[in-house]
Amino acid sequence: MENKIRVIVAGALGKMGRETLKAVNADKELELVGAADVKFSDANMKEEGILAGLNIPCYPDLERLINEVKPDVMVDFTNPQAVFGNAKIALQNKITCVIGTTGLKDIELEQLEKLAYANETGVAVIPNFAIGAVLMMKFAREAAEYFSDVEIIELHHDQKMDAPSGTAIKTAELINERWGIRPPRAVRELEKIPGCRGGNLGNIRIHSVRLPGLVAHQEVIFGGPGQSLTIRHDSFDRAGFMPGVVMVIKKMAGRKGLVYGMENLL
Ligand SMILES: NC(=O)C1=CN([C@@H]2O[C@H](COP(=O)(O)OP(=O)(O)OC[C@H]3O[C@@H](n4cnc5c(N)ncnc54)[C@H](OP(=O)(O)O)[C@@H]3O)[C@@H](O)[C@H]2O)C=CC1
Ligand SMILES: O=C(O)C1=N[C@H](C(=O)O)C[C@H](O)C1
Repeated sequence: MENKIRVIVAGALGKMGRETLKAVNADKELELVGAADVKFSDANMKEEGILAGLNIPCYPDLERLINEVKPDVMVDFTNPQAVFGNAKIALQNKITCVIGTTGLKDIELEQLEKLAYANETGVAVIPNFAIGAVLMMKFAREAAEYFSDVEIIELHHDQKMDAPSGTAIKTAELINERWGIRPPRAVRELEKIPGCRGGNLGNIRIHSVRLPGLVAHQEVIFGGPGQSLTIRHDSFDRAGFMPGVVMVIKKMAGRKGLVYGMENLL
């Protein structure tokens, strides 16, 4: 097929990066043209690329990769420290960014949006590519119309760097879009162990659990007089994120500016 979308993956040797390489490779409308990961050191780049089953340029340096392969899209699954710098490099080179990495600050999101417009390109920041998670957030927003109290528990594998998860932040933001920011609870709480009531985002409590054996899970618990409603999503395998990743890559073609959340592309 002609005019395939040329894709590179940053963070290619990580858990999500490896899944993304497979998913992009398997899609007829996409062409995997390069991979970046700090683990591809220049000296043993070739061996590591072959080990990862790749027959494409694999560099530790994103800018060098971009200059060589001139991709249309960069997918980023790196870490909260690396993602902003990577996205800046890509946008300045007029490359569409599909960002799965969580932990971007609000100010960084604003800067990426400006940079995207300035370079007439698009950036998608997607806290969760799993359709079930997007539905969980949508249902939570709907439930917020009928309940006025909620807490969020997110549970992840023990390698996760950022807390709370990007999904929990987005969920709280969507609920607060419906509610508006409300005053804190009237009850004067005595928190005998600091932090045990969780984090506070716009007066919604978020609790982060990190344990080996977990992948990515979240419960949104609404409470009302005499009842509660729990909306839960579980990711058991990272393959579950891939239909979303592929769909977002395709839908971002030709878009300009920032898309924050996959619900805006469905
Ligand atoms: N939006 C979504 O649906 C999902 C988002 N995520 C998010 O994606 C991100 C990645 O997750 P995961 O794959 O589990 O993490 P991993 O730690 O497994 O993978 C990250 C990879 O990126 C590499 N890396 C670090 N810095 C750079 C850089 N500057 N350039 C290129 N590569 C770099 C890391 O190398 P090294 O280990 O040597 O640092 C590592 O190989 C996280 O922020 C996570 O929260 C995860 C799942 C789903
Ligand atoms: O780090 C992960 O694993 C995940 N991160 C994303 C988040 O922070 O919400 C998405 C998913 O929960 C997996």
